[in-house]
Amino acid sequence: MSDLSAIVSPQGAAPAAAVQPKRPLLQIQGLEAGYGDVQVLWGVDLEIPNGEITCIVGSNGAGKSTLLRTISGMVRASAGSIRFAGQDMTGAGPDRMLGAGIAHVPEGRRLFRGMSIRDNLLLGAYMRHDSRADIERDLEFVYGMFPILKQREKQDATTLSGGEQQMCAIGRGIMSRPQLLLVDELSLGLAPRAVELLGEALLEINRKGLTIVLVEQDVLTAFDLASRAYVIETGKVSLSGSTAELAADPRVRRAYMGM
Ligand SMILES: Nc1ncnc2c1ncn2[C@@H]1O[C@H](COP(=O)(O)OP(=O)(O)OP(=O)(O)O)[C@@H](O)[C@H]1O
Repeated sequence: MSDLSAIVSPQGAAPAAAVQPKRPLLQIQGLEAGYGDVQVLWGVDLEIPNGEITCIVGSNGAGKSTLLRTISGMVRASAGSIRFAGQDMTGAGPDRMLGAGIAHVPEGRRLFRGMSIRDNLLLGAYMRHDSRADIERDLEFVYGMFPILKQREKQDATTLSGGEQQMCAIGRGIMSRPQLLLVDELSLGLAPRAVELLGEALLEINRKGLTIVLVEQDVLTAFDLASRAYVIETGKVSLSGSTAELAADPRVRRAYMGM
C-alpha cells in the first residue's frame, strides 16, 4: 500500500504521526440551513477532532444528510459559521470545500453511469494540480485498499454490487486527498459482510491519519467504528459524547438501539 500520509496531507500539513488527536479540525457554530423556505438545521454546534472517527446518528429526516451537505458546501448555510483547518469557510461552495480538503461520499454513492471504475475514481482528483504520477500513485493506494476495483477497473462502475459501489465512492473521495472524509450512510442496503469490509477500510485509513465523519442509520455499526458521536433530532444536536458514554445512555439505547 502506498503512503497515505501523502493522501491525507494535501497542503504539506503534518503527516499522520504528528497529528494532535484532540485538536478540532472542523468547528461548526449555530448552523442553520434548509431547502428554500423549509428550514432543516436549527443552530447546530459541532466539533470534529482531528484524527478521529465521529459519527452522526438520528432518525429518518432528522437532518443528518443536510448537515453533511452544508459542511461540503452543497447546501448553503443561512446562519452560523463553519471553520475548517483554522480557516473560516462559512459560505464556501463545494469546489472551495473540496479544495480545502473536505471530501463527501454521498448517500446512494452517486457513481457515474457509462463511466469505468477507473474514470469514476479519477473524477475524485479533478481539482488536483499535482502530477499525473502522484494521482496514479493514489489510485494504486485505492486499488490496494479495494483490490476488486483494480480487477474490474474498466467495468462500468454502476454495474458493481452495492458494497463494491460504496468502495468506489469512498475511493473517489480519497482520490481528492482529503483531510476530512464525510461518509453518508455507509451501510444502507448492504450485506453484513460488505459493511464489515468497508468498516475495516475506514478504520485503516483513519489509523493512517484521515479524520472521518460518518452519518449512519445503524447505530451499532456507527458506534463500533467511531470514538465520538452526535445525536441529531429534528435538526438540532440532542446529545453528544464518546460512543462508550452514549452506548450506555438509556435514552440512546431506547431510541436507537432497540434496548
Ligand atoms: N433536496 C431537498 N429538497 C427539499 N427538502 C429536502 C431535500 N433533502 C432533504 N429534504 C428534507 O430535509 C429534511 C431532512 O432530511 P435529511 O435527508 O437531511 O435527513 P436525514 O437525517 O439524513 O434522514 P435520512 O436518513 O432519511 O436521509 C427532511 O424533511 C427531508 O424531506
